[in-house]
Amino acid sequence: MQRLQLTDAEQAEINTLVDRFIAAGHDWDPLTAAEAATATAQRLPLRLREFLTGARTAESGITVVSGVPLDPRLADTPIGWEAAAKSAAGRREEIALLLCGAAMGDPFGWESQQEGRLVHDVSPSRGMETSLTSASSEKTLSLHTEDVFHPCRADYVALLCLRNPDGVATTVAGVDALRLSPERRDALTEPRFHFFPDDSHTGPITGHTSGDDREAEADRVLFGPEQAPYLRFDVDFMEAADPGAGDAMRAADELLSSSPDRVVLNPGDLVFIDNYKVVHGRAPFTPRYDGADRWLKRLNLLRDVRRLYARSNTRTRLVPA
Ligand SMILES: O=C(O)CCC(=O)C(=O)O
Ligand SMILES: [Fe+2]
Repeated sequence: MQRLQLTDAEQAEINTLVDRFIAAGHDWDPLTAAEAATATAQRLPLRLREFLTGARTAESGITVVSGVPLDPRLADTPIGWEAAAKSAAGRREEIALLLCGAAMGDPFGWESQQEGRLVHDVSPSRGMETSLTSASSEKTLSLHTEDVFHPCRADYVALLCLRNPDGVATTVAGVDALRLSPERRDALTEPRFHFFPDDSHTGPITGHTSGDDREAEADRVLFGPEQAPYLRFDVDFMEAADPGAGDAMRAADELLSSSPDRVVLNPGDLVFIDNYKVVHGRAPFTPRYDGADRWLKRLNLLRDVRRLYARSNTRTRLVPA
């Protein structure tokens, strides 16, 4: 893990950029907001930019920046993302995340997720306590690649912690946990798996008529450089195409989930999870629904947004539904 603690002076610089971004009145259209953020991100503290560029080049699996400034008058934690969207709670922190995120990658979102918002809210939601989405609480959120089903899935999932009163851990496990027999490893490197949209996606999604669509093309779990492979995995939203692949998938699941690392995010911590190198999840907790609940802002980043432009045949920052 790589970590950087921002100094008071650096926090002040970021606050000034956030103030200016707000004063400039950028509208919240995802394309213009993302492009404006990338321009402004060039003025972030040099030490932060160097740190993020270094983490990106080294392909650091987990990268944490601590001390991202939060509004001392932060709103109560909204109960679920819809409430957050309605009230614009944590808007200042959204901008801080957008600016720092834009120094690491190109921000983008999904038409099918949180109504096409560029920055998402992650907070416990009533009725979702045991769901397989980030709005859950009482049930362990199993280790997953974010948006495992899609070729435009994020290179980085960035999470900025606004509150975490009970120190609930984000769990992470890397491809190095997969100490498998050659047969099982081979199975994971062959296109013998189907991946599906998770329950946070609503409505029809490109190439998928529903979350239960079993027609998706078979693909690999492990891919890329042989010595440092990439990984895509989400046991809840994938299926093996044959018994041998099923055996390898279960073995991989056991190894990944047996002893994941625990990253406890404190307010002002911003973690960049390399979505090609590590899977992430969350320990269970008891929701409060009293305004003091755990609350994260989430941003998806591509290393190059042209992957999305080329696939959707349009300059958009939202993966089309
Ligand atoms: O709540 C967390 O720590 C992680 C949730 C998650 O998987 C996500 O927001 O993508
Ligand atoms: Fe996630």
